[in-house]
Amino acid sequence: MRSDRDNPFRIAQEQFDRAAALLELPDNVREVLRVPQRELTVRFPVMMDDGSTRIFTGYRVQHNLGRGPTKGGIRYHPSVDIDEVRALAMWMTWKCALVNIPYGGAKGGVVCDPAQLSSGELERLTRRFATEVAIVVGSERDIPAPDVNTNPQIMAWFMDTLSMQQGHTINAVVTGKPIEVGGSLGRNEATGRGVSLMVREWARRQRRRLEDLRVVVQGFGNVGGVAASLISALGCRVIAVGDASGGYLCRNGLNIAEMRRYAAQHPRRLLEGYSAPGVERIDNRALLETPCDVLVPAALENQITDQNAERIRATLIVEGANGPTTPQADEILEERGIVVVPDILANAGGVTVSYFEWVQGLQSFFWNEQDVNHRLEQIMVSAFEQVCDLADRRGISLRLAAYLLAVRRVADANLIRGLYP
Ligand SMILES: NC(=O)C1=CN([C@@H]2O[C@H](COP(=O)(O)OP(=O)(O)OC[C@H]3O[C@@H](n4cnc5c(N)ncnc54)[C@H](OP(=O)(O)O)[C@@H]3O)[C@@H](O)[C@H]2O)C=CC1
Ligand SMILES: O=C(O)CCC(=O)C(=O)O
Repeated sequence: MRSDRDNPFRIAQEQFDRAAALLELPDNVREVLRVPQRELTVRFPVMMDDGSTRIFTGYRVQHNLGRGPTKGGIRYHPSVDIDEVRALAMWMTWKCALVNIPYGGAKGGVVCDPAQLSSGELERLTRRFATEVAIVVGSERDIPAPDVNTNPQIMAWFMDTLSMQQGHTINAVVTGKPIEVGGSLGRNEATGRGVSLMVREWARRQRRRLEDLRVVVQGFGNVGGVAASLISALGCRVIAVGDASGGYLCRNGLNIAEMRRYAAQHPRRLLEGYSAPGVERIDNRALLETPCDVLVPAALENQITDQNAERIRATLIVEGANGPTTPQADEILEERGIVVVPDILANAGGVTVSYFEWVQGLQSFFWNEQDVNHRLEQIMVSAFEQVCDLADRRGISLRLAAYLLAVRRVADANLIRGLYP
């Protein structure tokens, strides 16, 4: 059971309340935006390999539909609960508004541990969950995508299930699909690419040489693994990375390409067992507290809290994960002069290329990877500039500046549509 302090939904509401107060939003607007518009909880049976049946619980939450169809990933994890999904859906609303793509925010999740499921069980679970949420999902209504422990194969099963029910292929119903079934080039790398662009742009503004930056990355999955690799390709020294198996530190710089190959060849893509000359094993706590220039939390929520914020020794934090920093930690980091590029900006590359995938699917006209990456870069750099300029002008944190821009856009869209009669 989560306490109120680490409840992601309470945290998301607290972050919203701060922005709403500064924007002087009317009470009725605040009341609408601080809670999700729609929530669906589903309980569904799945046939296990041994012939038994297990009942799983899943959620799909649509936070706000004001700016368009809703968009957001699906998470498979034992700790998924309704408040986590509500928070993730709310963050999606602000994220889409900040990078100005025409979506509201949504998120989904199933309470399960995919590591304990066979591929057949995972497929049956996905197909049944897709059927249960089909009443709210659709290419013009709500478009899912991958999140923690879900991947292109799971998106393909999801799309195939909804297509079977309609009797024809509807590939724009979900993004993050394999290229063979309407996926976009560049989507798999997009979130990590966006994170790496934040590091590059911050260094440019601060007149720091990329070669001088030591970087630590927590999480080595779709976001953390790709971010570590692209940050390393920028010329930075990635000195520590970690996943659920713990951390791996080498002050001279890790060989990220080799570590990615190792993880890909091991069950569940774990780094467990990786060793190389000069590489030390550390725990997750030590990983986050490793002295560095840039820290990229890219795993789960609530990693930087009032319990460890005093001990973080980074100059810049780039939030690859959603919600890795609590509001109490934010205050401590701000007092200590540590800059945080907030999740709704830093990890917006994924949903941005999901938007490109959706557009390509609807038009049945596919772009080359260079076009995808170029458009992604334009959007991410422009959003970063807008947030930094506002933060500088008002003397506020990047998170608050990002919220002011995003919440204003969402409130305006809802007001213009006349949603508050
Ligand atoms: N995928 C996407 O496009 C986007 C994802 N995000 C956010 O990024 C974060 C990561 O997502 P994603 O990379 O897709 O998920 P993945 O499932 O691909 O990877 C998650 C990573 O986090 C690690 N991890 C899990 N628990 C811990 C822990 N307690 N300590 C250290 N590492 C841990 C996992 O390790 P192990 O493999 O060992 O379990 C894995 O390396 C989430 O917050 C997600 O919401 C945000 C925007 C888009
Ligand atoms: O690609 C998407 O549509 C959503 C990605 C996501 O879940 C996120 O940005 O947190």
